Amino acid sequence: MKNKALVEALGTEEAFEQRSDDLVLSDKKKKKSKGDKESKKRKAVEVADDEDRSETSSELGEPVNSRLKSGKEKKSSKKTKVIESDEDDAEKEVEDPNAVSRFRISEPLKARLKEKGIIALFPIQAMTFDTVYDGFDLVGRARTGQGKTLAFVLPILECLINGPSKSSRGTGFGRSPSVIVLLPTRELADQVFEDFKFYGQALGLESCCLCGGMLYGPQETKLRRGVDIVIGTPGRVKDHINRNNIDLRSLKFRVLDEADEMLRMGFVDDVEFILGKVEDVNKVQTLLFSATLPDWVKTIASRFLKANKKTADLVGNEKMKASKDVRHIVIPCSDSERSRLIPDIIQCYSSGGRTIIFTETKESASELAGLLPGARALHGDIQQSQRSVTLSGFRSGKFLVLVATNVAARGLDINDVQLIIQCEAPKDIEAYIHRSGRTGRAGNTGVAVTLYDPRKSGRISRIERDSGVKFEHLSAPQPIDIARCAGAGAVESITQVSDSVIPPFKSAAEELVNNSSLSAVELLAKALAKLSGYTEIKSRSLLTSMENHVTLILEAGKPIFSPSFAYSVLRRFLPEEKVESVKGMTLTADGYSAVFDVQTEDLDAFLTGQGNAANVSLEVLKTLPKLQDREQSRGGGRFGGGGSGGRGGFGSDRRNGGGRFSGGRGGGGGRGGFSDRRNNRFSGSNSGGGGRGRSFGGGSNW
Ligand SMILES: Nc1ncnc2c1ncn2[C@@H]1O[C@H](COP(=O)(O)OP(=O)(O)OP(=O)(O)O)[C@@H](O)[C@H]1O
Repeated sequence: MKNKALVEALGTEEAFEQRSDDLVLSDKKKKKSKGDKESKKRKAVEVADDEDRSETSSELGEPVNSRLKSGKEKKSSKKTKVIESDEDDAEKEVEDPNAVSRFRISEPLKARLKEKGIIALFPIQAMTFDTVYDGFDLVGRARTGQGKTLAFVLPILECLINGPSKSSRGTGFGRSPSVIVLLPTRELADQVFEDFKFYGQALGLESCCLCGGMLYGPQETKLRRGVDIVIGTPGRVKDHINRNNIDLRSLKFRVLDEADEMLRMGFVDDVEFILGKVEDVNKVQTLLFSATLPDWVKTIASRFLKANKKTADLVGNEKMKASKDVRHIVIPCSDSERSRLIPDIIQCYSSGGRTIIFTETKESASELAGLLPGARALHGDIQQSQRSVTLSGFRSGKFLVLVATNVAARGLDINDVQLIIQCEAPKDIEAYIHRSGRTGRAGNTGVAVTLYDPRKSGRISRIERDSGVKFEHLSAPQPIDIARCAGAGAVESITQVSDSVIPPFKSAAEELVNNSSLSAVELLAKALAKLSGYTEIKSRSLLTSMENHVTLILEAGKPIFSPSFAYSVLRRFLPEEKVESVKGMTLTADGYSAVFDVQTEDLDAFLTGQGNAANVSLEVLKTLPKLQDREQSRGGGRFGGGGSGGRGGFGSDRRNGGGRFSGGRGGGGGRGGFSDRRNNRFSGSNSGGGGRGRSFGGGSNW
């Protein structure tokens, strides 16, 4: 019963029976004659009777694996195609239980799929194709990037042309639509429209996109001429219905994609209005898809979908709800440092591909886009025509960094998005799942970095708990690491410079070498640094990621119960203005230490000062220990060993040795070790970030 979770989808609804003999065809089966048996064999999904649901459910997990496999196989098969013959390909396809050829997909559509490099259906598509084709209402859920769009596009198109809807659908000039697809955002509607257009054209089916922010005229003209498929956002579709531009009497399918978001965005009345326009619901199939289906969507589904609806749930009760193909990372960072840190994160994690940065507000999206060279903003206050230009520029690679609000969180499928950065942890789990799901799509991998204010680390723990994501807790990339990356790039660019430049520059180079105390290699290193835009390297703290700040760990020979206790310990040996300059005071998860940032120029004052207080140890940190989150600090049992637990990435050997309470003076190991630990730090000017209040004591340091 390993896949029982899949049939526990959305409460009491029927689940799918996915017979192993349909997915993994034996040789014997392959030899079976065509006709009924063949048609049955091709079905990847069959409807389970109530009685045998529990017995058949054990097969339901298989498609997830086979889907991922097919995604990866897709890529490798693309590469090998160059040397393989068509016959080899055909043989390979026949062996794949989800091969396109095993489904009731007609030749023109197959050809289009092949053009896109699609030779096998992904599991969600394989699970739902026959169910949709055979006339059932459906709730479909699969993780982000797993091909939910084609899970409804393909069977709907086939149904209209060759299936049960063929005879009764509207045809000819001025025909009314057979399909209506509703989506929460204009960008998403446009994307799904492109799919319907591309695949539908092969079958002579006409699609149109009805989104707000666009002129009514061209949309009306298209509707008057007649279309088969209408894709749009609820508000604009409702407007057209009210203007009598759309007649829903011939409707065969209605699809709610990203249903939960549409309803969450307040489109519920519009959606109900549109769905309610269908006179005979028995003649219409309703399909509802999303990567996340919060409980309350079940209620909506039972209102809009027929009682015998089916559910295909590839997430089910599995703990991990977000994409498994994404590396999920969290990095602490103060608000003020974000725009300085983000370019470094891009340099480290984007692998030269596209990056989408999510902000919580439209203003911060515009502001951040203005601060990052070459980045563009996308949010709801930008005119639709500009939004389209921006998105197509990003898709085509004209620029590689998009700063967006949640308007880009759902459904957008953009090639080569390698990195997602979330400027803060979103409040709701669904937002995290969808945002991080803009990378790691169709079997590819990606990275999702979430920046967080350590004071709000409770959100991080909650996302971990509720979405099943196991975050890698990392510190900000250090400038020295970034510089190393940049150096490698500079070497690469030097190799591309023609030798013809040597003669005119040679005498200057000789003069430089002869007149300098540095070696030729050191001078070349400086030249590479300059080429990469570096004239100095500033340090960056581990805790707030602030430039020219260092992170210290304080111990007092006994548990540190609160930030205010930590401040009182500092007051024992430091003047008030130094204590006030501390940033990001946070307790460690073990309850014995506090960590905070100080300006690099104040470091000596802190380290020598500790000698004046008994049982106090202060050291520079190289790796951030596990910190208490806010919930932990607030709740009882602060030091009960609970907490969010098990964070990876924090070295336990945070202090590089040295007794925790060694005489309280940080003598010997403490100070002696310091210069070693500091060896990555470079002096530089003050970043000017001081002067804010304490993080816990009121005011904000972040
Ligand atoms: N059978 C397939 N083989 C190979 N690639 C596919 C297949 N089906 C879909 N894809 C590709 O996978 C990508 C993701 O598909 P899609 O956008 O439908 O995912 P999704 O599940 O709707 O994701 P989200 O939940 O984020 O909206 C698309 O680029 C699509 O072209």
